[in-house]
Amino acid sequence: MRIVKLHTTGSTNDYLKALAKKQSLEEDTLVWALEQTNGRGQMGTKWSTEAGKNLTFSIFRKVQRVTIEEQFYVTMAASLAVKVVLQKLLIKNVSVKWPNDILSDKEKICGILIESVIKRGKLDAVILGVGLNVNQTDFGAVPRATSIKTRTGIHFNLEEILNMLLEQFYHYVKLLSQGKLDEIKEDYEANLFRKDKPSTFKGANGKFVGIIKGVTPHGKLMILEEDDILNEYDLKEVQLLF
Ligand SMILES: O=C(O)CCCC[C@@H]1SC[C@@H]2NC(=O)N[C@@H]21
Repeated sequence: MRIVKLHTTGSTNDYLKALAKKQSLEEDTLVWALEQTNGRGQMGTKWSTEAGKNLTFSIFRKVQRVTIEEQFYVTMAASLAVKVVLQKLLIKNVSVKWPNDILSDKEKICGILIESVIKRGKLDAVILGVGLNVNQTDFGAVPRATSIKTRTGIHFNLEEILNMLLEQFYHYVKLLSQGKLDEIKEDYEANLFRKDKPSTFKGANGKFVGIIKGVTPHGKLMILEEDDILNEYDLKEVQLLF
């Protein structure tokens, strides 16, 4: 893997996108920045963290078996890799809040932003952006945020955590390339935040109560609602309320 370490950039996802346009990236390429000035989250949100304290990096990876519709498997693989690392660090009650937030108890410790690189109508590569809160302990007005240091009291070397993440990521990516998609989905579903528990959601027509039953291969959330109807929602259509 080629690793590019930067002091500052706008967004590591954007940096990789621009790099992939300029040159053909055949090898996995990771861009890690100590500071992002324009970090992005899902659905157009901002991702800002204290410079030098947390991990903010993106991986460009060519995909072979995964189609555009199945891109969600890469997200699931990455979420599971983060979850395993956090558990190895003895962080309790780690779960994955659909689609790609990693929580410790009810607080967010990591966010993932996956973007696709399409060539001739096919998914050619993915850019997987990871923002993992490592040593930051003050999140100001950001609600429900936490970090590894907040949870463990220990200051960690960022590179050490990055290496642990990469090891796990490659474990899950190997499962993907072996076509073990069901295994990944089952593992992801087993770790879903509030699975099988009555929860409140915000949908297009207001609040409703339902029970998360799992996800579809395309990444929709399956919610069991009144009258035993199982509905599928994408990220634009539903929000899980705490
Ligand atoms: O929770 C989210 O909405 C996703 C956050 C993803 C943040 C990471 S930090 C590295 C990469 N570069 C970005 O601009 N975003 C992702």
